[in-house]
Amino acid sequence: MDRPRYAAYEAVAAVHRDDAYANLVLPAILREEGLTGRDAAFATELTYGTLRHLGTLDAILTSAAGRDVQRIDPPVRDALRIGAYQLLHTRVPAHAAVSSTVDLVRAVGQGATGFANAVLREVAGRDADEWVSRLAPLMETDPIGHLALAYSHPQWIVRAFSEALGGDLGETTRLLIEDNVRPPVHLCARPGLADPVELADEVGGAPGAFSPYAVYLGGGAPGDLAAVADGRAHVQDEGSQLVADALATASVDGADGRWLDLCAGPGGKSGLLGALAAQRGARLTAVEVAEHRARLVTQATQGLPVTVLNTDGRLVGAEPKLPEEHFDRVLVDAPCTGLGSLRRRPESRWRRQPSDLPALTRLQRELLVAGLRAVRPGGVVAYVTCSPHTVETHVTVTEAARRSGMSVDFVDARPLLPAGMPGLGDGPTVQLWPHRHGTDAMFIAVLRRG
Ligand SMILES: C[S@@+](CC[C@H](N)C(=O)[O-])C[C@H]1O[C@@H](n2cnc3c(N)ncnc32)[C@H](O)[C@@H]1O
Repeated sequence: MDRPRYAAYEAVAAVHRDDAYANLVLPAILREEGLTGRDAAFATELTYGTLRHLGTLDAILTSAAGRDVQRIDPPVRDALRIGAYQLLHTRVPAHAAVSSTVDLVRAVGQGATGFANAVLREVAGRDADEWVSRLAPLMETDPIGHLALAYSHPQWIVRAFSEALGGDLGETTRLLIEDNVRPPVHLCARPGLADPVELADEVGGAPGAFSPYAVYLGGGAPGDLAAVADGRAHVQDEGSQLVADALATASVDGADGRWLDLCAGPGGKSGLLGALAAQRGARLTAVEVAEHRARLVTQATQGLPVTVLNTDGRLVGAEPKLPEEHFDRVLVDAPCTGLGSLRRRPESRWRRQPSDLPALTRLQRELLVAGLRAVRPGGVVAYVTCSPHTVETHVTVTEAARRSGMSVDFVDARPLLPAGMPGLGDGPTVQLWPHRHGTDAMFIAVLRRG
């Protein structure tokens, strides 16, 4: 059997059967199957592409099969999804996509080859645009439904994006398109430890457009890079670099030696803040509630002036190492739906549910209130999410500030980002976007305690 296609099948099946994460399970499968180079790239493209386009592929397969895709035997269903993806979104010739999928179905699903052949021939009868015009609601009467089907996102996520973009459906469309493209890997050249221009030369990449530390990697596995292995650089989306840097750039009067990261795992922003703290004679306390993630923070901050605490960030005031009114700068990079980094996690758009929001936003509020308690008067707190959902951004910030009972002022975050950066909105908060900035959709609000 065709090994790249089998590897993609194994990965997609593991995501659906075991709730696996594609980015974790696929590398192991590629190793097991001994796939490298072009074969590994093809298996990766099939896995990620199939998972991203799942909603649209399922609608098409339901129509082509004449029965709900959910009622098809799961192994056959996953094989058909990979076959339909090849037919509609790759240059694989139709006969090869059909015959290789039928082979796959023969191996994984008993006796369904005739069915698979017939369904895929039906799918191959139209291209992707023709299927969308046939199956999607009209843009004029149901824009959210249309965009959800055309660009393979759940409707509630399209609605949330559209709301965060002020109802601009053109921009919403550009964002949805961007979510379906594999993003480049960004490195952070740690300040004081690596120069981004030299690092770009070393790794065959290019310096980033906005972050003073960013390098865009051309290709290859970042884990194999010497600069990452020896702690001069780490993998980090450019938007994450920008928001951590914004916290370090905000002005504070007086003492500036005590920095706090209240939600630190796995340690990307702690790595950058720790390197900046080292340059400025400050020390970072990095808090993480999950033990294994706290260990990752320790690894990510080796050699930097960082103390890792494996505890609950809401214990400010109760935990002796987290006194109230003690810190000069505080980062609250709260757990969130992650809707701003869907392009990096192909399956997550289908896993997340609107019902996740109440528990998350409550935790976000509690952590932000804890962050406000931890900062000294005159110090700054940056509230950050990798979600643009307004319930996790504006609503959380406004509610937390109100419920904290403290005097809190918004600091305009725009001047804390690199000069000349376009599309930062009206302030004082900033929302970054994949389609505007090439970053994850990071949100930042900077608050100063009065
Ligand atoms: C968005 S992630 C942080 C990402 C991190 N700042 C980085 O740049 O690598 C949120 C983290 O908060 C942690 N977390 C969740 N609840 C927490 C709590 N009550 N106290 C401290 N950390 C918490 C999660 O385990 C998760 O690692």
